[in-house]
Amino acid sequence: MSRAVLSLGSNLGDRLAHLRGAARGLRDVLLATSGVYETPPWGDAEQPAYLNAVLLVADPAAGPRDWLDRARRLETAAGRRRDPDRRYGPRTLDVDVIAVWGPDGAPVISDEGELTLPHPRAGLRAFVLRPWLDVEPSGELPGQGRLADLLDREPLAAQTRDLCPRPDLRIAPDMPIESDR
Ligand SMILES: Nc1ncnc2c1ncn2[C@@H]1O[C@H](COP(=O)(O)OP(=O)(O)OP(=O)(O)O)[C@@H](O)[C@H]1O
Ligand SMILES: Nc1nc2c(c(=O)[nH]1)N=C(CO)CN2
Repeated sequence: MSRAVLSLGSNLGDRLAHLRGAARGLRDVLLATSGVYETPPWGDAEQPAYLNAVLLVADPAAGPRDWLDRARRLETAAGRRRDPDRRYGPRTLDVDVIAVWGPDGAPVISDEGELTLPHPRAGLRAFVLRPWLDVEPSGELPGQGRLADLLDREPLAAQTRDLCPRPDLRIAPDMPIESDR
């Protein structure tokens, strides 16, 4: 059994359709979806605003690498093209593997370049941690602490102040968002 937190981001084309396409591609393993957040670009200011969301997924048969393979296939299906000159540049769909837990419930830790776990920049990104808090209010970023505590501290607190889910946008209209319950 492996459980994972995946982060979705899109700032090109039909942004909501790209996020929904990813959730649809994961519907067999989907446990929960966050709200949809519109967020200012991080790391490269000269690009349009993103829509971001987080998915909680689980699959008894999946190892960590399977989540990365699924993420890449979803990006390709959304027409993702990589610009080697713009590391944090615009994209139709980004699917990052933020954290993975093994069958014993322990977080997977890996410093391999191909799949670093937890994702090395997750702790710097309110656009990841804030939607994650929707689906796991007492969640923890392995090695760094509780999501709520990380978001309360600067510099994330400043990024988080203006973040709230867009009430008019939902990834899966038929799925409840945890924070609605
Ligand atoms: N946890 C991870 N999730 C997704 N990709 C990862 C992870 N760890 C390492 N990678 C590797 O990072 C490479 C670049 O991924 P990608 O193009 O999605 O980066 P990016 O989205 O531009 O930047 P960032 O990873 O900071 O969001 C991929 O080829 C992938 O193998
Ligand atoms: N707000 C926001 N900014 C980003 C995002 C993202 O998903 N949301 N993804 C990036 C690629 O790593 C770079 N910058």
